Amino acid sequence: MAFPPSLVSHGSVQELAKNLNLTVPHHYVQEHREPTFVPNDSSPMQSIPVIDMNDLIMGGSEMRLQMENLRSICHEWGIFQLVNHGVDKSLVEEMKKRMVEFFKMPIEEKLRYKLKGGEYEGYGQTILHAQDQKVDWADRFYMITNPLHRRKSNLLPEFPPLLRDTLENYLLEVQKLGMSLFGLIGQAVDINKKEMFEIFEDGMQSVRMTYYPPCPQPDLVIGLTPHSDAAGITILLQVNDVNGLQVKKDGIWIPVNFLPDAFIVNVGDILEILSNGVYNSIEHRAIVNATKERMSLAMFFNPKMEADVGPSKSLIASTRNPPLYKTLVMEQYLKEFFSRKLNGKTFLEKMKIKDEDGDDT
Ligand SMILES: O=C(O)CCC(=O)C(=O)O
Ligand SMILES: [Fe+2]
Repeated sequence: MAFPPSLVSHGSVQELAKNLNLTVPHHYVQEHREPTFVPNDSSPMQSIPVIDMNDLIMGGSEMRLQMENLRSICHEWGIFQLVNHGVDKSLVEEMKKRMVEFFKMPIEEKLRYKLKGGEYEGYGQTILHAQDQKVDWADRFYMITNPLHRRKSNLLPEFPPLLRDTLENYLLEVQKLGMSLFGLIGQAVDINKKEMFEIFEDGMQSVRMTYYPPCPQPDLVIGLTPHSDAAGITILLQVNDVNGLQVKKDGIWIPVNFLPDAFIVNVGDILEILSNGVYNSIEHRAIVNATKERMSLAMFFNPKMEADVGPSKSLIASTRNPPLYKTLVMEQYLKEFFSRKLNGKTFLEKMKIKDEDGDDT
């Protein structure tokens, strides 16, 4: 896939952060970081909703209630913690262990997978679109994992064998979970199951492994710039027990306290578009810790490259529900997404259909 050239980044933050007397270099310093919500007696801390997968799949008379709950959570929050998700605990633990080992490898080993200018798959930092762009306090590894022929031969196939095999197993298991969730999340908003499967079955999937080193001045930097995911859904695993994810709810940044053994599921832009705006792709960011490193593994589920990204045909069939978003082929959608700097929900705004006065319809 041809992408506009991007500038090569500054190097590894993990290596930089090994210097204990470090003053944070200016290109990491965020001048306008929005504050995290501080609870008080009149406004206590909210926490993101929890969904139990067993409740969702049990069917029966409770099903309608569960669907209503799922719909309102995806609408109000666009994010939830998923417990009893069915992915084998020992596989998840193994995955965490192998990922920790990956980031502990010497830098020379990791640089075998280095992200090159003009590409967006591989190991590196924030992709730069301008010389003066601020850089996140994190090293990342992003790659497409599905369809299989889109895998880059120098990435996953060249991983240390234990990491490669574990990741392959993990992807297969989480893929099953992802497809069940698509069926349910679609059903909850009346998109028929067949349509969901046609779009997402064997769709484009990718992963991002992120390493957030400790930072001596954590409030000056950001681990991950505010954004919504350009995905259908994301299934996120926190690899070590250090929190840092925050979500923007009603204009306020609130921290997420991961429950043990839970996945975080978030609604991405493509599901917001597909649901014609009923679901909300949640804006989120990650902050970093003064003394502890943090790691996360995100798996993104997208439509097939040749599928349309647009409001669901079963939803807009009714004249009472005109499309609020444009339709683009997935391949083009991704190209446009990656050619831009990550910046909140600005890309989704571009997909909105405006009326003639330029206002949102
Ligand atoms: O590290 C996290 O908790 C969030 C990761 C994330 O949002 C992403 O990779 O898109
Ligand atoms: Fe994200």
